[in-house]
Amino acid sequence: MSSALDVTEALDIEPPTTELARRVSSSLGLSTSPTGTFHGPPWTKTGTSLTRTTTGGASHKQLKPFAAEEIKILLLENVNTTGQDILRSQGYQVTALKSSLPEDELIEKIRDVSVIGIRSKTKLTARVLREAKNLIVVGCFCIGTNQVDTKVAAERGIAVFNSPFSNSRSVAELIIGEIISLARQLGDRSNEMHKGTWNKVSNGCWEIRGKTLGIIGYGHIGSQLSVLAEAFGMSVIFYDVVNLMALGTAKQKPTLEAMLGTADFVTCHVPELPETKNMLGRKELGYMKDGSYLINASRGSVIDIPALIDAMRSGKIAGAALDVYPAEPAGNGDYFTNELNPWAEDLRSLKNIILTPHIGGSTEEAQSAIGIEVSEALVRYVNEGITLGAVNMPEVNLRSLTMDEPNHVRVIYIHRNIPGVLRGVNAILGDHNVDKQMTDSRGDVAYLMADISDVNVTVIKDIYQRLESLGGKGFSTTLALDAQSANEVPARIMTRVLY
Ligand SMILES: NC(=O)C1=CN([C@@H]2O[C@H](COP(=O)(O)OP(=O)(O)OC[C@H]3O[C@@H](n4cnc5c(N)ncnc54)[C@H](O)[C@@H]3O)[C@@H](O)[C@H]2O)C=CC1
Ligand SMILES: O=C(O)CCC(=O)C(=O)O
Repeated sequence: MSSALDVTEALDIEPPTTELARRVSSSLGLSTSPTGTFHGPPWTKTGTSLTRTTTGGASHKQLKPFAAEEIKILLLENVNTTGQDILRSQGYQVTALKSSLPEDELIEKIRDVSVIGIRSKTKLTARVLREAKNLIVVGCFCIGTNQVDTKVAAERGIAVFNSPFSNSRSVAELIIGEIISLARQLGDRSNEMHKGTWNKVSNGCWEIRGKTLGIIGYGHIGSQLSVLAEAFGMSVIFYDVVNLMALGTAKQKPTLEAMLGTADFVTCHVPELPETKNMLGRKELGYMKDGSYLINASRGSVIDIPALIDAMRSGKIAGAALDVYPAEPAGNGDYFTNELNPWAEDLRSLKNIILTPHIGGSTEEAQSAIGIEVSEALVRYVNEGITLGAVNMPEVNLRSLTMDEPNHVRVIYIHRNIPGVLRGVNAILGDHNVDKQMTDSRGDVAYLMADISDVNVTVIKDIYQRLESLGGKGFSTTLALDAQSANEVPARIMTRVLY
């Protein structure tokens, strides 16, 4: 791992002029499309540091810009040790807790940290984010990012990363297991045996071969499930707001209503959005076939649960499996009662209902992969400002600064996407040798990254102060994350706008 000391040494040496002729902009050719799917970076883990591999296979020792131990990270909800190890190996101060935190406690803890890692339960609301004065980045160690106010985060210059598909297969496999379990009433039979009762029945128990599976939301999970279900001899139909290529012999239905009326099993795989709130309510449950089954492993807000309870009591719905709920306990050992959701006891009393504690993505494989993917994204962002894969920022990337180019500085300037800002920034940077620069915007937020050569400590301080002074023009800059390393030798300047 290169250290602040490496940087100090590097910057203290006045290199010969020839060394100042740096290699310039050579884009890595990675996707910078805000909508592009991020398929993983060309990184290798060597010892304790992440090293970018060049196309020729050689690697450059990366210039690590600051005293890493000053970066405080809070990980909640039992983030996998793969992720914790990567962050610790960078020298960051990592605190890892097993559960999520209530809002007031979260606010106390978040004030102090530069990075927070969460899963699906921790709510990073606008109120929490406004108190997070030092926070620069959020890592969601899961797929969903609905628990974070990503817009407010972007407005505050806080990047948000997730793992878009590392647990998709685990969810799809769980759903297959649930389809068979519901069709055979496995949960009830097993509970009876646990209580000592032998109850050998075939009435209302079915094979899944030849039955129709209706998938709402044909994204990463829905399409993976489609392939698995066909392998079991099921027919697959799906409903999605986007026109999508159907895999195998699956067929897209034009409306939710048309899909619900045809399916024997209906399963939800949509994100939590205003449009998906209660998208299966009394009316929609009424469209479903008599004696059909309903599964939800997406978000608890998607199904109107009191309506489902009534539909199951009436026999309209023959069985259900729920993995997610409008309110979920903060940690293991907490109770799932009416205090949390007013209908919890009614739900628990139903026959042929499988209730699981949000474990769709909870496999060793998924959690390990997520730990690595999100932690590496956090390291890239903290160390180099790279936003590839961010869900709320433009995706910006320049090749790493290396030890071959020690007297460089990387400037990162996050600002409101309004006319005139770049003119101000470039007037400052224009006095220097800008080796490479990239800017992009996403909605209201714009992101500039520039590598400047031939700098020394005085020049760096001057650039930083001048950038800070732009705040007077309506976009106040804050947070010189790396401007003061232990030796007052910054190698990266980071400023960001506060709305
Ligand atoms: N239970 C668990 O542990 C897990 C739950 N999830 C949840 O599952 C959700 C889906 O995950 P992915 O398949 O990876 O997401 P995805 O983004 O790949 O796919 C979602 C699909 O839903 C579609 N969609 C959006 N709004 C819709 C609407 N109103 N009607 C119909 N279709 C709509 C989209 O067009 C997209 O094709 C996640 O957002 C997350 O909330 C994800 C992983 C684990
Ligand atoms: O495993 C978790 O904590 C959350 C899984 C999930 O719901 C997601 O990935 O969106």
